[in-house]
Amino acid sequence: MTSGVRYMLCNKCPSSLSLQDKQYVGFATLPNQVHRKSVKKGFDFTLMVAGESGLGKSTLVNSLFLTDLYKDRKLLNAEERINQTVEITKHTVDIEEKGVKLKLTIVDTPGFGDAVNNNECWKPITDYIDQQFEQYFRDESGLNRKNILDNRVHCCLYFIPPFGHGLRPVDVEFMKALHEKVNIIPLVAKADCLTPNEIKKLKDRVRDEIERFGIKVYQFPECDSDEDEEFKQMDKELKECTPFAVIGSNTVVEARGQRVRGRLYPWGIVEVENQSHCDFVKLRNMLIRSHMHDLKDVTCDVHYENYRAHCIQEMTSKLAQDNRIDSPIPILPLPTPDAETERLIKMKDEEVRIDNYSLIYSSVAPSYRCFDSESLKKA
Ligand SMILES: Nc1nc2c(ncn2[C@@H]2O[C@H](COP(=O)(O)OP(=O)(O)OP(=O)(O)O)[C@@H](O)[C@H]2O)c(=O)[nH]1
Repeated sequence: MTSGVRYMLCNKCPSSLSLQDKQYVGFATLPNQVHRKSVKKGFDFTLMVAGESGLGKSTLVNSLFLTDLYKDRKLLNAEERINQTVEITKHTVDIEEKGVKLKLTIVDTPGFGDAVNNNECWKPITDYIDQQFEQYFRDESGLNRKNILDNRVHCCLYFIPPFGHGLRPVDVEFMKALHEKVNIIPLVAKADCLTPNEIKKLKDRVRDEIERFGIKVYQFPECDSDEDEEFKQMDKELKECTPFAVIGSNTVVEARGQRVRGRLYPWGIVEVENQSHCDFVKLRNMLIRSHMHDLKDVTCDVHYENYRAHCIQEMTSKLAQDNRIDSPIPILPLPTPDAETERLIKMKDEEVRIDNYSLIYSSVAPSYRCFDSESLKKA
């Protein structure tokens, strides 16, 4: 069998294979196969931006992805804003770079923090994140688990105003309400309004307050010990630089004989991509080049898993309260599967154990059944 595979791979007669060829089974090509498959499938990423109006959210997103995602945006006047509640809007673009396709979804939260009374203004945002988890949970429990549309929010860029002395109560409350549900990356907005010294002070203060209030912002994963020195240095700088101080601009200006994205002031030019002016490049590299996959992994393995466990636990305790243990609870009315699907899904039936209860998903029924330990033995 192995020599047959070798023969096919090398397109040579087995007897004419060199020693090196003979020791080559072929699983070294597995990464290439995964690479080809994922490039063909394309990638998706959902980014949420939050922070009060006018902090430069849309400008920064356009600068990050070099696209105009907010063409149809309607700016409200003060009177309209008084009555505005927090809305959730979605913009999706398909971008392609060197044959790699990315479906980028930006979730904006206009109206957040703009009202006279901002009590619980983060509620529509937390509800939105939960709804995406709920939809995913349902799709995952359905028959067609292969082509699930993943709308879960992978990252939230939270804009902190540059004008205050650290976090405001609304910033603390917002981050605390969301930190168990999404990867929060705090940003100091419009950093060109501050001197380098002021930026440093504000960053120190924000970092202290994040720790003091027990806010869990996105943690960069630890660097592997076998990584090269350059990578380790980059990783260290990234960790020290949070919250990122950013500047956005939709215009291209001329600076030092070059056309650059920047902001032209009577006293000089602020360059968005100049690392001595702001942390824009670090943020973009982190978000797109180095940590996009980790942000998706943390969303799936931590935030979604928490949601899923919480849901199952709630269902179990509700059943225990209602004394309905041992009775089937259909959560998803699904069509009767055909013979082949039935055979496949039978192999995948899952059991989840919580305390003394076992929750068994029967995809054939299809329903969840909940048993206490005793009835499970009988079942
Ligand atoms: N000084 C400075 N101004 C900026 C920066 N980014 C954006 N602006 C300006 O700030 C104003 C508001 O920017 P937007 O990007 O529309 O702000 P927003 O947060 O998307 O506003 P809403 O859509 O109302 O939530 C515009 O006049 C921008 O040109 C920045 O980094 N520095």
